[in-house]
Amino acid sequence: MKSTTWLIHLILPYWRRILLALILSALTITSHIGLMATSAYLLARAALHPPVLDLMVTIVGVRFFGLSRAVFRYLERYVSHDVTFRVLSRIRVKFYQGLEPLAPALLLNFRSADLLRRIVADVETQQNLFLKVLSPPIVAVLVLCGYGFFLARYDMRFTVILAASFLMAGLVIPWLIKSLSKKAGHHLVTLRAELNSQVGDSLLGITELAAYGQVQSHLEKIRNTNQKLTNHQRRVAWLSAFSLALTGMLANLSMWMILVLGIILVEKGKLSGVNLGMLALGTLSSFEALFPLALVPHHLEQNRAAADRLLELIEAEPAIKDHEAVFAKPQEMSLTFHEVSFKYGEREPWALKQLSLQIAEKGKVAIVGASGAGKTSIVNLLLRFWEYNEGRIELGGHSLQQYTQEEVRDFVGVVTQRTHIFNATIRENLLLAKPGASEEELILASQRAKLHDFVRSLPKGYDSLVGEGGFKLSGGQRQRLAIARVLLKNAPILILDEAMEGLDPITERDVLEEVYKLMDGRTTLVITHHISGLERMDEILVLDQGQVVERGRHCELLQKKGYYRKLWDRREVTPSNI
Ligand SMILES: Nc1ncnc2c1ncn2[C@@H]1O[C@H](COP(=O)(O)OP(=O)(O)OP(=O)(O)O)[C@@H](O)[C@H]1O
Repeated sequence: MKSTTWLIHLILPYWRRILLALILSALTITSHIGLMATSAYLLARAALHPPVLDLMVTIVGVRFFGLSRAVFRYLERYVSHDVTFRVLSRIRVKFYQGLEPLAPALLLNFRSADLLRRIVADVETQQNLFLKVLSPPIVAVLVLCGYGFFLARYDMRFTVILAASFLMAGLVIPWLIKSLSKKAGHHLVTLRAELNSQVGDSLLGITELAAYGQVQSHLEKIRNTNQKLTNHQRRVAWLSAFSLALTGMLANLSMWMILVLGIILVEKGKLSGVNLGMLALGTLSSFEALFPLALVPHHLEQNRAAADRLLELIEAEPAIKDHEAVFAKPQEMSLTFHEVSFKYGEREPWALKQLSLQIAEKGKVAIVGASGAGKTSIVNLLLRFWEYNEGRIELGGHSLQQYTQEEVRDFVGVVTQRTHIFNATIRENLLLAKPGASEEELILASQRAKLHDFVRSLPKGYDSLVGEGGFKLSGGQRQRLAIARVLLKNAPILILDEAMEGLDPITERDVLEEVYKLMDGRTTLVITHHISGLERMDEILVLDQGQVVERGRHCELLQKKGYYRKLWDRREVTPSNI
């Protein structure tokens, strides 16, 4: 019910266009009825050999309805599709506006193929909303009123037959089809979503599936879902054919009843014989308004199931909300954590426990620790992707919660090992950081990130495509591109989250030099597994299970002979720490 109200709210602003589309649709069917009725009348009159002039008006009527039917049909399709696409674009915008605040905290709970299905197919399903759900019943009522009124001029019983047939075709047949469909519309939406997720997962994990010999069992799962989907689709196709046959039968039956009643009235002298064909064929053609009605409940069910899936995301409470009143910009770029505790969910364990740290403006702090210690959680809090549970985080002396999410992210440049490279050109990937950057700025940032020479060696230079996830670039080139992006953004706070991870020692040494330059003059937080190069840090925090277990400068920590010392003793010898 909630989804239906939501959908109605979305289409209400277009009520004028909708009204026009409905009128045009009713006029199209009226023209069809008019064409058949005047043609039948013309034939019946012509059979009596009247003077040609007596037939002129009817001939003009046949021509008029023949032409008007085509014109009205064209206009009706134009307007109704225009409304439909406007509604679709409104749904897309609403959906994206609802989706954006959920990233990344809540979106992690959804499979990417499922999200894609919602964004594309569930939105597309809504194109049936006006065309196949709302419009047919209203048009049927308009035609019933108009044509019923016309029939009543000859005899009220014609109208009763028409109304009874319309009720059968508009209520009884759709009800029958709905009970036979066994919620096929709902199943179609959920099974299509399931199939999408399974295929998406298989494509993403094809290498793992092949390596572990699981391709066949995965294919079997996909086949099963596909089979279920095919069964439901077959059922819907069968129901569609069955409903057409039933409505067709009813149309012929109504025509026959009108004819029988007409013949009786002619015999009694209450109706002229020339009107018989007109009334019978007019009734038959009025059923054009009724054929789409049988599947209205099926389409409504599909629309509601798809809308429910959209609403599930749109109505989800974002993990973080901006405060109404926000502060002015900070005077300086220091960062402070006061006894911050954080967990990802009510039932999750603490990811950070009473963490305190301070980075003065332009200061450099590193956080080291084993996997799962909580290092990335600190970045998630700083970027306001998640809200902390206890304590206080300050940026420039003000609570982080007093800045909007967008503002905080404007102050921060991040380089991670997972920096996403878009399937676009190098230029487009760089401009992401500063959309209005000039060519000189791009080149300067690339030169500083040691990327420029490589880009120049490519036939298309900055306009070269880098492939999905930047697969045409090496790990080092990807990191340099990420660094160039941060240089372009020129944010006063820098976060390096495992920025060197996955690089070979030679590339690491080259990139590290650039990274050190990048740190100059910025408040920097370095997060790393590797302790090489941390001698330059103002403070190093060793994190274990969300808690700080050691802290101090490099030399102090080495003397403590604790966890840091152990890491130092076990460190691999790489060119950067020779
Ligand atoms: N989205 C999430 N939902 C629930 N728990 C999470 C989520 N992300 C991380 N965690 C948990 O929080 C804890 C800290 O994770 P975090 O990613 O901060 O560790 P990390 O030190 O950065 O690890 P790594 O070095 O492997 O990246 C871990 O126990 C992890 O399982």
